Amino acid sequence: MRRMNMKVKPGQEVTLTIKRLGINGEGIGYYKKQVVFVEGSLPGEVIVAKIDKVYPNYATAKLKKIRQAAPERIAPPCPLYDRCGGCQLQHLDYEAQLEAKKDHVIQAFERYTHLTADTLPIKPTIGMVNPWGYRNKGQLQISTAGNQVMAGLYEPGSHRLVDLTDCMIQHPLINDVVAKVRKIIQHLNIPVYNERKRTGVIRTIMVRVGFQTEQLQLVLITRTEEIPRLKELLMEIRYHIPQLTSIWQNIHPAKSSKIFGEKFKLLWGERHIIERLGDLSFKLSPRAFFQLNPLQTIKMYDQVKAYAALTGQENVVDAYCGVGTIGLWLAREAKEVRGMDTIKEAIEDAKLNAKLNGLANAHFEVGRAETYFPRWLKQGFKPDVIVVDPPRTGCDDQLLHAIVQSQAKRLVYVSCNPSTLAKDCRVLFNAGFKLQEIQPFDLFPHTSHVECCALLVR
Ligand SMILES: C[S@@+](CC[C@H](N)C(=O)[O-])C[C@H]1O[C@@H](n2cnc3c(N)ncnc32)[C@H](O)[C@@H]1O
Repeated sequence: MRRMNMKVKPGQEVTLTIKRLGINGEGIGYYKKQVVFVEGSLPGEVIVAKIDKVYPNYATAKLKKIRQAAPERIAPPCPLYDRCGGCQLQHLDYEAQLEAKKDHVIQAFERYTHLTADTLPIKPTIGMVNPWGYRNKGQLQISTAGNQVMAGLYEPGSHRLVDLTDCMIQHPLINDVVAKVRKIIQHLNIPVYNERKRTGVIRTIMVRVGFQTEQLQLVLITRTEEIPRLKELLMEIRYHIPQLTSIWQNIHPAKSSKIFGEKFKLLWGERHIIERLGDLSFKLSPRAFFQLNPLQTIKMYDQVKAYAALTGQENVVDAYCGVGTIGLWLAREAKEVRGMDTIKEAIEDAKLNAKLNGLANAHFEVGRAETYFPRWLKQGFKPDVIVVDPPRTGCDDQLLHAIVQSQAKRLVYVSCNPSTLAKDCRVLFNAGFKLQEIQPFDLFPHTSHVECCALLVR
């Protein structure tokens, strides 16, 4: 990386005009051609910021004063917004958030491909009518302040917990379950995990809710396998939250940023909760990935279906399939669907889900997309349409290579990271694919995240 001659210094106050939003929702301004990221500032604003940290190619600064506010600036509705870090864009009007997310995708393609704002075939971001209470899953850290048990998120870059009593982007049932469980932990005096001392038991609570079914899955993530007063804990939880479908324990002894440890134990209730998307039902075990915003997911999967343009004759691949949602969404209009995912429990769920929905033409395997897809090609399987929905890191090179080698004419790329989408598209463009259309979706209102569905053809 080229080292720039940075002229700003930590502690220095600078006046900036903010030009655009960065990928994490911070405003980007230039001070004598040096890039400065300022959290909480918006495009078009003139601000005063105090330089915080200086890096070779950019600096970060704290917003001190807004000299001229953007017309799209609004008062953040959540009282904890400034501290929590779960949302990054609540100070921006919702329509402007949708515009900013589209711009974010354009920036990624301008950076990594030959396409520009004028040539990228991008549509306006599809948003929500009511962009609140959309999350079907909450993961709250448990900690104590004095004698008080708290459940919340850590302030960004710190180990200070922000106590979240009423998160505005979570389904209200999740807030209700969390509030009750923390009270019960407090009442029974169950030891709470202390990260610094590596003592205590309960570290995190995960709650997932089916929007259509209101089934509720609770996971207590613990440092030790033994939970003191477990019997009473389960009785109290079941008494105060009778609508729960299951209570799981996940044992996570390690000091790691991963949410789950290896071992799950069903403490009470059903192994799965059921969620319905459209007229399909999905069984979900606690480890399996499931899109966080079910209302927007339906719109996105319909877009995948439109892009796949199936007639009933096609072989379809659902790479990175999770519990099989996309593959099953397409199965009725396909000859055969094959999906794969590395999480064993997700594939067990996917197989159950194929049965549950009477879709005998959908098959799922545990394994890496980059291993299975080339293997299927070697075995003579001829995919017509490939759908990929990789994690934030994008598709593995081996998978991209095999996609190019296959005869598939249509590739539908679902992405939660515009940068890796654009980088993977560059590889595919060089191999003869063309981007026909890209549709951004707002799956995570008030955060800086954007999901995309892209159609590539050749
Ligand atoms: C963004 S999720 C998509 C899941 C699913 N398509 C959906 O809409 O719910 C990405 C999935 O990729 C899986 N995964 C990660 N790396 C993988 C790999 N190398 N091969 C196959 N699956 C992988 C994860 O377990 C996760 O379920």
